[in-house]
Amino acid sequence: MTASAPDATTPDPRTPGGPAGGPEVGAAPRTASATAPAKVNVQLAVGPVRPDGYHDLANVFLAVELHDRVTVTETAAEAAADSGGARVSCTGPGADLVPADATNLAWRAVELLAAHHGRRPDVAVHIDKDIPVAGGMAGGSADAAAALLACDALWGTATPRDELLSIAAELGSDVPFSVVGGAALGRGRGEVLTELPVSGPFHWVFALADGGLSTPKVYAECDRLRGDAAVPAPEPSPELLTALRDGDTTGLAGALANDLQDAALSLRPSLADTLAAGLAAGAPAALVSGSGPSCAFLAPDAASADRIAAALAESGTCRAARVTTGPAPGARVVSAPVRGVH
Ligand SMILES: C[C@](O)(CO)[C@H](O)COP(=O)(O)OP(=O)(O)OC[C@H]1O[C@@H](n2ccc(N)nc2=O)[C@H](O)[C@@H]1O
Ligand SMILES: Nc1ncnc2c1ncn2[C@@H]1O[C@H](COP(=O)(O)OP(=O)(O)OP(=O)(O)O)[C@@H](O)[C@H]1O
Repeated sequence: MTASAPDATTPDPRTPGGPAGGPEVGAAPRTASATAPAKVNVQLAVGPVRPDGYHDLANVFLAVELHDRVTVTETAAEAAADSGGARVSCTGPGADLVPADATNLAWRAVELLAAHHGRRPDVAVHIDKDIPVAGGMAGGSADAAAALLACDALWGTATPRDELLSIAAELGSDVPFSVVGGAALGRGRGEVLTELPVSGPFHWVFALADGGLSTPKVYAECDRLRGDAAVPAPEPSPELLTALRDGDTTGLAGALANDLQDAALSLRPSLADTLAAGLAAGAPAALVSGSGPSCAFLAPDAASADRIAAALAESGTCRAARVTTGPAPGARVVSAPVRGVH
């Protein structure tokens, strides 16, 4: 599927020698690509709502080996102005759900990094999507992280890591983790990261749902369900951190926790059937991934993960099931122009 197909006036960023539109007539447009991973929140402890509308978290992120790839290609300044600045195309599952305009998180990343360096955001952005859209797996955040790294490589701006991470935090609470990857504890609204020691691999099955869930609506439902009840300060579970460090699947299975799960189930009751189907298929633990609606199942090994995925796919309780592992590295540049060569 294509959200915004490249046309005669839009250079196809997947084709460096494609239609003219680059900064030098006759030269192939310069291009760079980066990938970034999906995440599962192995613990998501949600504190009370803050005055700014966010919630303080103890958010234990684990990156998994599902990736989006973002390619940025230099365009002529006039071409970017003609299209209102935003030049985003997307292919892959759910591409039709990804905005092709200036609200796309990858485009916002391009604009913020360009402004940070006092330059124009004269690039076209192409997203190869593999992370489920609006699935609670930080797909948009991954695209933003990959776009930051790809533009930094294309422009040769060598942005220091701390500056990249603070731009990432401006884009969204999950974006810094998409840059960092591995495993990390997110405090504050999730953007203040401490990297965590992690072994592995941990084997996961993700049950993907039709349609997304809106993150703000899930947080609001969590508040509604809590009513006036006192909410403790969110803290990471020592048992969970030990299990992550030791690569202990049984320990991790016993400690998985998501304070948004009841809210996601309240908004999408059918997810209870999905969770039950994975547990019945032998998964030692199941939880809603982040704000949902994807559901995550731990498996003891790769063969069990395949069996659980097959059972989920046959259960009729999800759109599809994907097998993967974590941890995975954070966003990284996978192709970049050789500096000084046009
Ligand atoms: C559910 C998670 O994916 C778990 O990692 C994140 O907390 C959400 O991160 P995100 O999608 O990057 O979210 P943001 O773009 O920063 O915020 C979107 C909306 O989610 C709610 N939000 C988000 C993070 C947070 N700590 N508290 C919140 O209440 C707010 O309504 C906010 O307006
Ligand atoms: N590059 C992008 N990819 C996907 N969605 C995007 C992107 N940019 C903006 N969006 C918007 O963000 C919404 C959430 O999509 P996304 O895939 O990031 O959800 P998510 O995985 O549930 O996020 P999170 O786990 O961080 O809460 C989409 O419905 C879409 O409208």
